[in-house]
Amino acid sequence: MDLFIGVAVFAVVLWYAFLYTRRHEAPRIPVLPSKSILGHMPAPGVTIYEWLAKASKQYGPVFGIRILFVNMVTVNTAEAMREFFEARSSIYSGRRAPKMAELAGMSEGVLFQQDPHQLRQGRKFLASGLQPSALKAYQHVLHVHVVHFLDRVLRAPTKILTLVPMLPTGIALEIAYGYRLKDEKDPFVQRARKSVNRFIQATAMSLEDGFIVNWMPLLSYLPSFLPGMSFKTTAAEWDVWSKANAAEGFNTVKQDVANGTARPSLLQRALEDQKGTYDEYLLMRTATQVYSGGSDTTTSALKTFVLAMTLYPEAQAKAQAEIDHHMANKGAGRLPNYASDRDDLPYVHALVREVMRWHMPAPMTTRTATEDNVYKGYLVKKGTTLVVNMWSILHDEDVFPDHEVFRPERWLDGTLLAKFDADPLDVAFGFGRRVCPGKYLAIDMLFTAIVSTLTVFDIRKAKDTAGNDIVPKEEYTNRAIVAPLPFPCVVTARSDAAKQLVDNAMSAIA
Ligand code: HEM
Repeated sequence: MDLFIGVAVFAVVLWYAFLYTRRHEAPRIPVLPSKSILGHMPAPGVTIYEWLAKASKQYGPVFGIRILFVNMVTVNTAEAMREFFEARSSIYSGRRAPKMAELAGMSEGVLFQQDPHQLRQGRKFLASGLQPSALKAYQHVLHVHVVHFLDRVLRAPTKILTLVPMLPTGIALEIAYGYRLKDEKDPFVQRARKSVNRFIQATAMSLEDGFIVNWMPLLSYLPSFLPGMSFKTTAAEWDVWSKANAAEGFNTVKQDVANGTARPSLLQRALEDQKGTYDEYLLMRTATQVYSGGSDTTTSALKTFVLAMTLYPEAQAKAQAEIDHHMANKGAGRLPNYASDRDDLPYVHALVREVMRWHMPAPMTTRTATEDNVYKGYLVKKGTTLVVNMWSILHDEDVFPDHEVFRPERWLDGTLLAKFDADPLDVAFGFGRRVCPGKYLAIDMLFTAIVSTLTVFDIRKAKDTAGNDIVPKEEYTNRAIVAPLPFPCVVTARSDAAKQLVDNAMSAIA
């Protein structure tokens, strides 16, 4: 009896302590009301980042939403992002894997790393090879892959969109592993593509093509034999496969280092020049994120470039006139690139910046709060998920009244950049401690691929059977990494001299 009274008194004290704490806690960031069980899950065909951008005009830069049973805080302006992710980076630099990605073993490496020490190590490993000064060592790798890309397009111009992914995947594999791909059927490339596709599926958050367990994580505790639990078998199979895939690439480089035959790469440097600095398992998993992080994002931006050139021929003509003038003076007989020509090609630079603004590859990212924090009088509890909507910055109608139009000129005189203080070439890569580690590689790769493509090819609208232009629709996939859906266009070499330029470059690298 005494025990019963003791337990009851203890429970009452605990309950009052809880109520007292709650009463004295700051209020939470208000969640927009919703009567639907799905909460603010966007309807099929509606993108959440566009919806949030519109809602932020009414509810302010920071507000809460609910999707099924999960509440999240959304952040929609550059100012608020700086305040959360730069000024308070020690609190808001966590990132949790969607449940399916966690079950499939994809939370290892850097992207969804929970352990601060491992995260620091992984980011240090990537930065050691991907910061601007280190990238100089890979200029030749970029050149070789871009020349191969141009050559492939020359041979099969109608396939330009399907040829694009090989370019960033090939560069990523060579930089991470020192592996030079052979052709489209190369088994290493096939495995890298499979790995990226699975990653995209596992992290998809839309009801159309995502896994429901990402929104209802408790499902993962139910037994596998119940109906609807097939995701568990899939996750287990993907987990085994992705470990084996990561190990195969890693062990090959390790063996090559031991034999003294390893080609220069991030892994070779870590295992040879910086031997003993990093945990080997972390290296193994992080190396795969060079291609899972770099392939589809850069592919998306390059496809957006092709779409923009198809829809906006006047922008293409201006860029080509600038390139022709510059190369006639300074670079006859060679292809332009980022390191040597960027400063002399302001219009092309503005065009690359506008590609990243018009349809950024990753319109949103997520973070989690790693401790309780009060933001503008509101309590953000430890573990809260924050949705970082970079799209709303680069499509803010107050800054870009014609935000849907592709117009490189807006960046030319620097006034907008100075006034706006949110460069697409920064914003599109995130904020603070978790900013994209491949940002400088991606910008170099994009500039070099775009300027070379414009040097060699014209991209035009296709014609229908009656000879009329087919105007492609600006339709995009609706996933964490967006990309244009296939569209018609015609690609032709600009001249025999342009073809010769590619042939000469191919002979020089053979
Ligand atoms: C146009 C190309 C690219 C875009 C638009 C892009 C965009 C992003 C964004 C928005 C993030 C999240 C940042 C944040 O949370 O603040 C990110 C993270 C990441 N990116 Fe990129 N990225 C690109 C290319 C690359 C490349 C080439 C690599 C290769 C190394 C890469 C590797 C990664 C990795 C490993 C992360 C996770 C970092 C972390 O969680 O700490 N990305 N990227």
